[in-house]
Formats: sequence, structure tokens, C-alpha cells
Amino acid sequence: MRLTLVAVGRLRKGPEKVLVDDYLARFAKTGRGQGLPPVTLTEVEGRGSGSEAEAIARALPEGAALVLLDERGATLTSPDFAARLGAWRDEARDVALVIGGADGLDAALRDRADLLLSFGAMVWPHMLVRVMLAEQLYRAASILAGSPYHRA
Ligand SMILES: C[S@@+](CC[C@H](N)C(=O)[O-])C[C@H]1O[C@@H](n2cnc3c(N)ncnc32)[C@H](O)[C@@H]1O
Repeated sequence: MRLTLVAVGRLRKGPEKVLVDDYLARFAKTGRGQGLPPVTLTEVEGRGSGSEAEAIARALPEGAALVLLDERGATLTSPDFAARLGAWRDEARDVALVIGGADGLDAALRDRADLLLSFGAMVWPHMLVRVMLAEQLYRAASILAGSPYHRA
């Protein structure tokens, strides 16, 4: 299993980067014991629809389960998200998680997604979505590990 995060835009030094790096490091540590690999991050230039969509498509490992972050998608509980991740791990399936840029994600990409994942109906800045997703990955690994981080 490989876990790839494809995100439009470059995350520069600052509070969001500190949080993303921290949560992804925690995910790598907790995930190791759960058969979850560290996340490989691919940043794609935000150049507008055409070439941006192609760059995203090129960054996706072939056959990977495609999870697109989209406010119009499904809201999952954290244990549900953890269960999906655990199921893909058990199938040895690669997973690609994609966060769009200012213009959102291409409709053609949305059509081939295995999961459209929403963090609520409101639109969040993509850099904050990166932080939230990194935290949810760490939470998922903690849930699969049975650690007390997730108490709900
Ligand atoms: C600023 S938003 C772009 C919104 C754009 N107007 C659209 O139509 O998608 C940038 C990216 O952040 C992610 N995003 C923003 N809000 C989200 C939410 N509530 N749930 C999941 N992802 C979200 C999506 O990947 C989106 O493509």
C-alpha cells in the first residue's frame, strides 16, 4: 500500500506547515505499527483548470483508490474514515487523497473518485483542508491502533 497526498499549491513556511508536518509525522509513527505507510506529498502548481487537472492526474498512482476532498461530498465520522483506510490497507490498495486549489477539482476527476470526502458544506481554504486531513489521518491511525487519542 502507498498513501499519496496530491495537493494544489505550495505550502510555504508558516503555521499551517508546522501543523501538517506535525500531524503527518505523528501519522507515520502511529501508522507504522498498523501497516500504514507514511504519506508521500506531491504538490501541484495551481495554474488553472486544464494543466492543473493533467498534473493532478499524472501524480495519481495507477489503480489507487481515489479520495477527493470536496465540500459537496460525503461527511464521514472519524471511525468510518479509519475503517475505509483500514479496508484499503487490508486489500493492499494504494490510496491517493487529492485537495484542489482555488478553482476546485476537475469534474472528470470527480467522476472517477472512489470517495468524495467533505469536511462540511462550507468551503475551507485549501491549506487549512491540508491541516484537517493530516489530523484526520493521524486520528484514523490512532483509532486503528486503539490508542486513546480519539475518545468519542
Ligand atoms: C478553496 S477550495 C475551492 C472551492 C471551489 N470553489 C470549488 O468549487 O471546489 C480548495 C479546495 O479545498 C478543498 N475543500 C474546501 N472546502 C472543503 C470542504 N468543506 N470539504 C472538503 N474539502 C474542501 C477542496 O479540495 C477544494 O478543491
